[in-house]
Amino acid sequence: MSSSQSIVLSKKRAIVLGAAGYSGAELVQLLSQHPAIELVAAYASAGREPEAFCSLYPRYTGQLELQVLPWQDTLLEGLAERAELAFLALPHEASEALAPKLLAAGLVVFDLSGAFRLKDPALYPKFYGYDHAHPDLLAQAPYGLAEWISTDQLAQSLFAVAGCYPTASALALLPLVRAGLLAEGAVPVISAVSGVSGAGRKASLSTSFCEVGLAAYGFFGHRHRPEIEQTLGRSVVFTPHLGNFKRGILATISVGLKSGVSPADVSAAYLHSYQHKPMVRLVNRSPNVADVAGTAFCDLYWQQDGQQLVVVSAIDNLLKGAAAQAVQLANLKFGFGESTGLLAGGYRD
Ligand SMILES: NC(=O)C1=CN([C@@H]2O[C@H](COP(=O)(O)OP(=O)(O)OC[C@H]3O[C@@H](n4cnc5c(N)ncnc54)[C@H](OP(=O)(O)O)[C@@H]3O)[C@@H](O)[C@H]2O)C=CC1
Ligand SMILES: CC(=O)N[C@@H](CCC(=O)OP(=O)(O)O)C(=O)O
Repeated sequence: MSSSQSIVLSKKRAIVLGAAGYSGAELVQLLSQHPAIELVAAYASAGREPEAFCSLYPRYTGQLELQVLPWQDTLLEGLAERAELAFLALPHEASEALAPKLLAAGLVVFDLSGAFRLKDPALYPKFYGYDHAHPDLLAQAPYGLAEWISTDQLAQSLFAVAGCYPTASALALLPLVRAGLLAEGAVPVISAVSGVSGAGRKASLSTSFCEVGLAAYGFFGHRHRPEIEQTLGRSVVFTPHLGNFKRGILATISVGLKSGVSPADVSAAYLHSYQHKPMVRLVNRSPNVADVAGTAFCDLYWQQDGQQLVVVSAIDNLLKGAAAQAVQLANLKFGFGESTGLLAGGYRD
């Protein structure tokens, strides 16, 4: 048997829920080209008629023949015979309700929403506006920041894929935190700008073409603040901004370093963390969202002046901040190469 035949025979079968939305569509595109995962079905909400994926996203016409079907819970019956993995690109509460059913049906679940990211259930009413219905599952759902997930965590079956702004922020700050380089009591200040696809495909006045310029929002109370703080184990000031571009996040972060921490210490921390991580690029000029849009990379760059450090992090919110990170986690869980299915492609505006 040739090696290509053995890959085909061991393919994992996957479904995508939320396939009509922006991050779900990215999952469909990535999984349809993945050499070790087979996309067997894609679903949107129950109210929809079946519709060709390329009718929802015409850029895929002639490339991706697939129907997006309405999801119904009756599909859970016998689902494990048709698929092993479920990727959820749904609103938080829809994921919270559906993930336990998919787990009970025997599937491994990668949830792109925030439904299982925070480990303290008391944070859900404050930051998500509802009480968590399955607090017992929070501890069983590893936080899915792919570069930092442990082998033990990969044995679990429900993955809370990290949020978009938190991915950009935590990839920039965790090397410094883990190396003990931050000044005691230092509060990283994170200013991040997102493209409009971060708000999803549904129509709203605040994200319509004539309304979007560049503005901050979510001061102190955005749900990504506790998510970033949980990952870092320290307080942050996080201010998101909405910019008038389609996709990408640029996070500019300033933080104080411990007395005596040198530029060589900072470089060593980043190299130690990422020199063997294919999806993080330590770049030698200030990152540009144009260079990561349509890719699964996070670009990181920093400059130090005395004990003050500024780190800049750029990702595509729909890829490294959502769909590609979910696929990266699946690659890690099933022992495929970490970047499998993530390096092809190019800019998709
Ligand atoms: N956009 C981004 O940059 C990022 C998004 N995320 C998260 O991913 C998730 C999806 O976001 P995004 O792609 O932006 O959202 P969209 O609004 O673009 O898409 C949401 C999708 O969910 C489907 N859906 C809604 N309710 C249900 C339901 N009850 N049952 C089944 N399907 C349902 C919708 O179907 P229909 O079209 O038929 O209504 C649609 O396909 C969210 O939790 C978001 O927080 C995470 C990181 C980044
Ligand atoms: C521009 C914009 O509106 N961005 C969204 C965050 C993107 C997202 O969907 O958040 P998760 O990563 O938590 O899933 C927001 O601020 O709510």
